[in-house]
Amino acid sequence: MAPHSCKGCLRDIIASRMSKESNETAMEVNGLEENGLPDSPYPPRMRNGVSDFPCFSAMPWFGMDIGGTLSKLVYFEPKDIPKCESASEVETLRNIRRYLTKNSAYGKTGHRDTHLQEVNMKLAKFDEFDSLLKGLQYIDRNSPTECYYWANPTDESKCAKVNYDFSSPYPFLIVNIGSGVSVLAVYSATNYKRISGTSIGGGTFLGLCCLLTGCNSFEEAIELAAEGDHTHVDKLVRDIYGGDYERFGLPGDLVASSFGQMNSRERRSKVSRQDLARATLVTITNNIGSIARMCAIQERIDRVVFIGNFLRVNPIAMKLLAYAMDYWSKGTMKALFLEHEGYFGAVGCLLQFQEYLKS
Ligand SMILES: Nc1ncnc2c1ncn2[C@@H]1O[C@H](COP(=O)(O)OP(=O)(O)OP(=O)(O)O)[C@@H](O)[C@H]1O
Ligand SMILES: CC(C)(CO)[C@@H](O)C(=O)NCCC(=O)O
Repeated sequence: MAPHSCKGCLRDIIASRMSKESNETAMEVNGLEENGLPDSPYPPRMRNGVSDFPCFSAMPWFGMDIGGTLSKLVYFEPKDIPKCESASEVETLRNIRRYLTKNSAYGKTGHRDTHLQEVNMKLAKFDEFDSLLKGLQYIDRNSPTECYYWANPTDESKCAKVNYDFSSPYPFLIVNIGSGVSVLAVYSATNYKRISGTSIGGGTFLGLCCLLTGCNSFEEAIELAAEGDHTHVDKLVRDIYGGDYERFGLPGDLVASSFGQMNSRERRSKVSRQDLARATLVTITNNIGSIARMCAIQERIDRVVFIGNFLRVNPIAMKLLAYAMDYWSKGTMKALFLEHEGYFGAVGCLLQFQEYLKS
């Protein structure tokens, strides 16, 4: 992902702050000790970009979003490294990978950053949702093909991703489907509020799928779901009414009760792992779609942007959300999606740090 090459701009700012640092005395701001670069993520014993720790070379700035399930990282990867610098760049990239693959961000304490502090990396922390929004707006501004919707989501032969011009975005709703789900209403670049959320999110999908099917990864869960049929598991309106419940506009193929067939021993014996995975995906996704729609009605907002890594490699969920938003709003609401669905928090974190350095 390379929306912007920062070679030159960010490094110059960093270099000038670092040289100022040696002339400044430590001071206290907002309870944090500062020495030119407050809460600097550079190791404290590193000066002018050179670390005096024997085992780790200088770390560059990078943005990291340590979530409930996944850690997301963005950093600047210059494409035009001169030969004389290439060895140190390669060492730096190797270092980043080494920190990340330690896979113990929670440590024994439960504090997400303890491990990173143990390796003498200093952290500048920013709010999760401020970062998410800043990253989203930045990527959307810089990548014209970022935002899209699904046309004809229920017809495989006509279904297609269509580019959406999101240059005048406000107001809009963000539905961030991570481990849990947060719903934010965004009124301007800086004015937003968290209006709702649910603990039944991507983590629930993965957890239930592992329990029900014995799968061991998100990719496996999605592959199973792609081959399954949820109508073997769910009870539909037609299973109860024999067809549509016309008076109240409930079509026969609507799910009346998620997993509602699974009280029958006979049906349980016939159901496959694939069916169970698909039903889990449909249950979680429909529930999120329903909450999103109610939030949109309450806030009188008609554009809903769905993001989060639950949507990664997951066209089934995206198409379901697209269809449900359109159908139940009678075409008045639009479900929108973004190409870099899970990375906005990490990008926003890096941007906020850059803003801080400039200020
Ligand atoms: N490789 C993967 N491994 C595990 N989960 C994955 C993977 N790819 C996608 N997912 C899905 O993405 C979800 C996590 O999404 P995301 O990274 O946006 O949230 P998070 O930041 O970890 O959680 P939260 O924001 O709630 O703290 C998982 O619960 C799972 O449904
Ligand atoms: C706790 C967070 C904000 C962490 O990203 C997220 O997982 C979430 O919004 N969970 C749902 C919490 C709730 O509203 O029930």
